[in-house]
Amino acid sequence: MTSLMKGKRGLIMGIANDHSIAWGMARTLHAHGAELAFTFQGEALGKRVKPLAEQLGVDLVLPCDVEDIASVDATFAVLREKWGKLDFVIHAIGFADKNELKGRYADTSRENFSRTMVISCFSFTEVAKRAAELMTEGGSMITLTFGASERAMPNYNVMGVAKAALEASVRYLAADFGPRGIRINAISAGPIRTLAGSGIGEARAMFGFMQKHAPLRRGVTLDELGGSALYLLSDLSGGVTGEIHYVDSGYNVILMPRPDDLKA
Ligand SMILES: NC(=O)c1ccc[n+]([C@@H]2O[C@H](COP(=O)([O-])OP(=O)(O)OC[C@H]3O[C@@H](n4cnc5c(N)ncnc54)[C@H](O)[C@@H]3O)[C@@H](O)[C@H]2O)c1
Ligand SMILES: Cc1c(CN(C)C(=O)CCc2cnc3c(c2)CCC(=O)N3)oc2ccccc12
Repeated sequence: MTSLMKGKRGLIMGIANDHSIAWGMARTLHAHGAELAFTFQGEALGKRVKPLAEQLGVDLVLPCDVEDIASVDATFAVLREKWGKLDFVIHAIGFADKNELKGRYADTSRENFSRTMVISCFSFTEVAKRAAELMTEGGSMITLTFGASERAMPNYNVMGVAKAALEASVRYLAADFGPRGIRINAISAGPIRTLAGSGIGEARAMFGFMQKHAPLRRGVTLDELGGSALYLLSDLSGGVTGEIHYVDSGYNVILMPRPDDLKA
């Protein structure tokens, strides 16, 4: 592996278990020499995340629920005290009430809409603002989005609207922080069987469909998402900011599958 990330310190938010997209990214960044800090949501997940942190020799493992801004502030206070400087952030956090991830988007409740937007979109703005204060020598931040931000997908519903807002916020944050050499991008990942990615009724059938008809005819892997994160968080992407980078086996570039494939 390279020493592409040697001397770089980064915060990774959103590891739940060893299927998490953020975990795939953590593994890759560690392999290329990065020094990492993790946050976890709640003690139950903490029990899963701490052994993973040990696996990579990560000893900064902090509780952070983005609905509680005090825990976000506490996280950055620890990073300021322990590290003083931060080079990158991964925000891999998204949530909506699963009872509204089925049926009509039109039936979304005002309460779940607001809560989904705060957790899945605005929390990245709040994290980026605090992280930028520690990025005294520039830096790079990424968040995770999904193609259903641009095209309606059954059941994804309010999460699609939140991801559309998240992608717009990536462009505004890029404009805000660009003058300070801080880059902000998003990775739009193809469907992957994680805790948040599974357990949704028809999602399993959708995963199968997208993977069967994507140009690469397969799903993406945690290591592929890790590789794209390494590119966006390292100096290799020094000229890239405000971008949505698709890592989805190419699915976003097709309008419909080949009809004869449909019979297959
Ligand atoms: N799995 C997919 O198909 C897929 C595809 C594209 C994008 N994404 C996005 O990738 C990101 C990571 O999801 P994943 O698929 O790795 O699933 P995951 O369940 O492993 O990760 C989701 C994480 O969000 C965290 N989270 C939720 N609410 C939170 C809160 N209030 N405070 C702090 N953390 C909170 C959870 O603790 C969990 O660690 C999410 O933004 C998701 O929308 C997932
Ligand atoms: C793909 C796909 C995903 C994976 N993906 C891209 C995601 O972004 C995960 C979104 C998500 C947000 N909140 C929750 C859950 C998933 C399930 C558990 C829960 O309680 N809340 O989610 C879907 C929801 C409906 C349809 C397809 C999908």
